Amino acid sequence: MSAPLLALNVGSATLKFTTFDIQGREPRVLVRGLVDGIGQAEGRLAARTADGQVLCDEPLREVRHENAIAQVLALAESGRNRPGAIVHRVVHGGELFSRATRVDGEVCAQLHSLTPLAPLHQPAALAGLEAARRAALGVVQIACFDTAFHATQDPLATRFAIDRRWHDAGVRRYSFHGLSYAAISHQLPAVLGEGEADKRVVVLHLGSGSSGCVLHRRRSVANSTGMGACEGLMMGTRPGNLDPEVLLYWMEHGGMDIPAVRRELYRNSGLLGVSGESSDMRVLLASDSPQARLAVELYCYRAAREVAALAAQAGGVDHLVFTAGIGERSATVRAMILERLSWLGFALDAATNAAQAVHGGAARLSSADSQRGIWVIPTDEEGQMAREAMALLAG
Ligand SMILES: Nc1ncnc2c1ncn2[C@@H]1O[C@H](COP(=O)(O)OP(=O)(O)O)[C@@H](O)[C@H]1O
Ligand SMILES: CC(=O)OP(=O)(O)O
Ligand SMILES: [Mg+2]
Repeated sequence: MSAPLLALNVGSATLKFTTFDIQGREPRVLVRGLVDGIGQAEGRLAARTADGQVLCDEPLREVRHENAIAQVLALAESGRNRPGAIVHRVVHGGELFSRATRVDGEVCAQLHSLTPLAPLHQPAALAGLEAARRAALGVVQIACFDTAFHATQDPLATRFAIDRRWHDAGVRRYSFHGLSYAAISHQLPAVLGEGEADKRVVVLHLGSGSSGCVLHRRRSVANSTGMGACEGLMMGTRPGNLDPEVLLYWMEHGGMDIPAVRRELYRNSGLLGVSGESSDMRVLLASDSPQARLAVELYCYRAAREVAALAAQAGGVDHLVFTAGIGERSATVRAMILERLSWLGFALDAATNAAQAVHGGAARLSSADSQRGIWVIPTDEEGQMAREAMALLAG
């Protein structure tokens, strides 16, 4: 058997990894693993084979991206399925990369130059890339980009209303979570049916980073994130839409310099900032403090607002899909968002919504009399990365 492919997905709060057998037409999962709780005091490393055998499941303390990557690479090196190629999720491809790319020294340098645009993600992804290159683990290193799927957007969706010379210099909306939206787009015909899959579908990717995207004919029409992954929905530690006057206020009256503002935007805001308790939705849902409740309510209020904005950008909406950590697992958050969307013709089946949280998997959540479809579809960023890498390797 030729050596498998390892997919490394560095998120803001998690490091997900999957090894695939890539000899067939479609990638086949061999092992899936997760480092959870990055940036928190208590984390966990777990991996199991496709048939459910537990390879490891252990607590980790004070997990940071760097030690998570080292652990995962050590695990990959020691196993029977030592990878022959590694595909890395890189959040920002800027204007340089709009498809999966083989990584060499020059590509690495170009990716480093995009770090200011994705300060929470790019350094960790590049650390993973460089550690893998150093360890010569996986002969071939491939980068896949969150921004690539959004290359089909109308120029209007990519524009900020600022002096055009900035736009010409690359100050524009790029949009993120593209590997997740591509993975959902891939699954739409099987879940919604061929005809419905091509209609206007708003997808809410609700994870530690959160965004919304409207698809039409399974391509990206518009997305809530902008130049960095900070615009749009409220997130674990990021505010989403924020009046730029707030940044000026922080600098003028809060004594903050640029690194301090960046930290406030990317690490101290969102669920964490509002609750003062945690960036982890599970913790907030279990808490009975008024601040935690407010953080969850604000998160849902802002998500509902974004669904309406995305619908307007596509001239309407036919289906709503929930995905990612919170979207797939929290029936409470889905119900709270949908309470605010009944005027758009969305009616939830409460019992199916609650049951799905137990069973997992793709499911229809709308009631029989709902004018529009409501769905949950598990995302598969690593599967999408594997498909893109296989296409590249096949030339
Ligand atoms: N059962 C659950 N209920 C509510 N939220 C959950 C649940 N499981 C995971 N989450 C939340 O999902 C988020 C992580 O989402 P995920 O998409 O995995 O993250 P990342 O952005 O790091 O890729 C965290 O806020 C976590 O609390
Ligand atoms: C782009 C982004 O926010 O990614 P994640 O949700 O994995 O943090
Ligand atoms: Mg993610």
